[in-house]
Order: sequence, then C-alpha cells, then structure tokens
Amino acid sequence: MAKQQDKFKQVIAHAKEYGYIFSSSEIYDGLSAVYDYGQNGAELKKNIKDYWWKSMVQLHDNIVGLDAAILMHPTTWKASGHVDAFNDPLIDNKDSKKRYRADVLVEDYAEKINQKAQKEIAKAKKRFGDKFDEAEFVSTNPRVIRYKTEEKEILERLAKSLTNEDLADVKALIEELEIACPETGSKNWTDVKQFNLMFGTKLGASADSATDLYLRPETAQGIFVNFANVQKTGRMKIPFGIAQIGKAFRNEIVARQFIFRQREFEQMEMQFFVRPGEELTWFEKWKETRQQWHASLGLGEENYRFHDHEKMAHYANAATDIEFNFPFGFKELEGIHSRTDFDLKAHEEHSGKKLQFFDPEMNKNYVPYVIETSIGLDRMFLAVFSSSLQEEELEGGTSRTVLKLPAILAPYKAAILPLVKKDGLPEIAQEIVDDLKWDFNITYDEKDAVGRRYRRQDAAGTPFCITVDHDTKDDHQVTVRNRDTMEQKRVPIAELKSLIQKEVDFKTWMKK
Ligand SMILES: Nc1ncnc2c1ncn2[C@@H]1O[C@H](COP(=O)(O)OP(=O)(O)OP(=O)(O)O)[C@@H](O)[C@H]1O
Repeated sequence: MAKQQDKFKQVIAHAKEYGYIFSSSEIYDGLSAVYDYGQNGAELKKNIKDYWWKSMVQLHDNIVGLDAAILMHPTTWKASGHVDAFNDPLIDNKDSKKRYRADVLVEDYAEKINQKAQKEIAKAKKRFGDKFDEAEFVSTNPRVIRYKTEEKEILERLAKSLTNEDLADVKALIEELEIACPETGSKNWTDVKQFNLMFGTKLGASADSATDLYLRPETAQGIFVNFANVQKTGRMKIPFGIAQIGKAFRNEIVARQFIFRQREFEQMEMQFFVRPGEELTWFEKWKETRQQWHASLGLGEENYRFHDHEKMAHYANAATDIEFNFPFGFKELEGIHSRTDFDLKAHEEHSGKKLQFFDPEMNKNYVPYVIETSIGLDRMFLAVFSSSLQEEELEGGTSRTVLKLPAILAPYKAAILPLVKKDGLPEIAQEIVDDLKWDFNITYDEKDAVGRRYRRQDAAGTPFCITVDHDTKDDHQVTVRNRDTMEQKRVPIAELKSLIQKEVDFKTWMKK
C-alpha cells in the first residue's frame, strides 16, 4: 500500500515537472478536481484521441463521427433519466464535516477485507512455491473463505439497498460495520441523501427570462438526439455507429485520485445501433474489439481485467467495465453497455419525433438497440502515463527515470541534439529539425552535456535522441539512441524519416 502511494505521488510530481499536467488556476491555489494539460500533456492527449478516433471512424466504414454541443435542450436530461436518477448517495460526518459517497465508504471497507484474503493467498504462494494450487487453496482455507464470504455479503447487501433506493439501509450498513471517517475516525454520521451530479447553468441574460440548463454529464445524449440526422444525411444502414469525443461535467461528491475522477473531463464514446435481438452478439464483439485496441498499445495484459456488472443501470441489459491497474489499484477505465432501445424510445416520447430505422431486409420500422463503448480520455491518459513511468537500475549502481510511452502516443517522436553548441553542429541539427518537422513533432535541445539531455528526454518520454557530432559533417550520419534499450547506432540523415515512421506507423501498432 505504502509502495502504491509512493508510486502515485511520483506519477503526480512527474506529470507536473515534465509539463504534462498542472492544477487548474494554480496561481490561485488551484480548483479542486480540475486540471490543465501542459505542453506535453496536450500532445499526449491529442495522440490518444487520434488513436481512438482512427480506430473507430477511419477503420470502420459503418462508423461516422459527430461533434455535438455541450449545452443541450433541458428536456434531453428529463428523457435520459439524468434529472431524476443521476444521483450518488452521500453522507456527511457530523464531527469532521467531511462529505463522502456512502457506497464508496462501504466498497472501500469491503476492499480491505479482500486485501486480507489476498495477503493470505500471497503468503501461501510463497510458502508452497511451484506446488501451490490457488483455486484449491481459496476454496479450502477457512480464513480465506471467511474473508471472501464477508466481502461478498457486504457488497450484495449494498447493491440490494442501492437498487431498492433504501438509503436507510445503506446508513445501517455503515453503522453495523462501524465504518469511521477516514480522516478523523469519527463514527457520527448524518443520514444518507441522494445528490444530483449535474452542473446547472443559465441560458440568456436576464434573470427572469433565463432558462435553466445543464452542462452535459455524458456525451452519449448528443449522439442519440442526432440519430435521425446522421442516419438520413449519411444514408447509414443498421448496423452502424456514431463516435464522439468531448467534454462532460459531473459535480462529483468526492473528487480524488488526480485526473481519475474530475469534475470536468473528456469522454470518447461510440454508440453502435443494431437490430433488436442482436444486441448481445454485438456486445460480445465490441468487448473483444475494445480489448484488442487496448492490447495493441502494449501497456501489459496483466494490467487489465473485465468486470461484468450484476447491478445494471436502469437502461442496460448487459454491462462490463474494462478495469486498469492504476497506481491505486484496479479501477474502471472504460464501460461497455448494452443500452437497449431505452434512450431512443425516451427521446421519441419526449420530443414526439420518430427515431426509427426502416430495415429493407425485414421490411419494417423499428427503434434500434444500442451498444455503447465509453472510455474516459483522462483515465486513459493516466493509464498510459502511470504504467509507462519506470525507475530503472543501471549498471554501475546508477538509475534512470524513463517514461516508456508507446512511441505512437509520445508527444515528441525525436529530440535533435548537437553534441556541442559550436563548430556548425547546431546549424546541421536545425536543418534536420526543419526537414523532419513536416512529418513528426520534433524537439531541439542544445543545453547541458549530452548525457544529461538523454536523461531529460528519457523522463519526458521521447522515443529517439538524434545526436549530431563532428563526424556528421563528413559522413552525413548521426547517432540515434533508443529510449527503451539505450542502444545507439549510426544512421544516414537521409534515413531518419523512414526510421521514425516505422516506429509510429498506425497500421503496425493496430495489428500488434
Ligand atoms: N469524474 C470522472 N472523471 C474522469 N473520467 C470519468 C469520470 N466519470 C466517468 N469517467 C469516464 O467516463 C467513462 C464512462 O462514464 P460512466 O458513466 O460509465 O462512468 P461511471 O460508471 O459513472 O464511472 P465511476 O463509476 O468511476 O464514477 C468511465 O468509464 C470513465 O472512464
């Protein structure tokens, strides 16, 4: 745990030091759970967006893009259920005056019990070595059985009381488990209340005539209300999808864990419209496609797991989360949901407009069913950044900090470094920059000894350092150093473009 916290602190500090992420309005001491992306962060974020967008829109001839407005007609949120049901259960501690999500307090408690079971398993694994049979141990060891049963019972009761909106029982559970305020240890709790997560705002200048609006809490509804527009003007045939990347806003009760849970964030969502009855087949297909997309980036298979939902949102008939091993443990990175015809039907009812498709093969009209894949761009950023940040021991007892970002996502693909700041080397280096910058984002650095510059680029995540030295003048070759292997080789200047291109080729990455 302490190790995890250290790693997380290191991630946050590194993100700031290397211009990836700053607190919003930091000169005024920041704004809680709102962040700005710096010069390198903006590039990494853009590259993640491109990788997603191309894989969705460019590679699928039946998926098109959309860029809907953040502000939408207020009835949208009545139809979608957000006005009535986009709530989190909150609880206040009367002594510390701290506010928590009641369900998260219980889940954290259950997770601690799970960790006790994991500790027993790890101990036994160490003791029995190769002969250890984990499944057998988990099903026979009385202590592990007790922990696992306890955890399951707590989570089941929580799920039941949330489904039945029995908030009194959520409070009873907190009291029975003697859960204390994590900051002060006080057990003096208020009742559990529902809290709507949408941010309200006003349209119009004068107070009387202004209309109450919401900043969208998800991008999906912008797609649903445009279903007929896109289908007709794009002459789309079922099955087809609409993809969108954009900001969403949620007034999260407890915003913590850096960019993992923010109040303003970005989503990359794709809604895929299918024939009723075929949704579960497509749900499985999209699960697989999204898993392949993640695998292609090479962040480590062991860092992913699927979590199928037993408790479903009111609109869904199947749901799974792709969880990632963040520095604070496995948490939701992406949701894949079979949303049925709930949204389109609700918008038909509230707008009086038809949101249907005439299927020529079936010779009838129907409201399509929907499979949604929804990934938080900021969470993907954190997944990429935190798993890429490594401390490496080197020969001779030294170490280096290296940000092993997938080359296709790295902000700068190469740094061009003149060995010294004289003898015409900076001019040659600048010529190389001027040539390569048409195809790649390239940086130039001439300050400090070359070794220090290598370390700086390692920590910033630049895949290649290209050094111009005195021999370059005669042989027109440069030294290319690979960030990950630290290997160096001489390469003709004329071959640099194809060398970099090979490392950042979209097709090669996607086919991995
Ligand atoms: N507050 C947030 N900050 C950053 N990303 C978010 C936030 N809330 C949701 N997301 C991202 O949007 C995706 C889709 O949203 P969805 O409504 O399914 O999330 P959620 O289930 O409410 O997430 P959580 O349970 O963590 O609150 C999530 O998988 C996540 O990556």
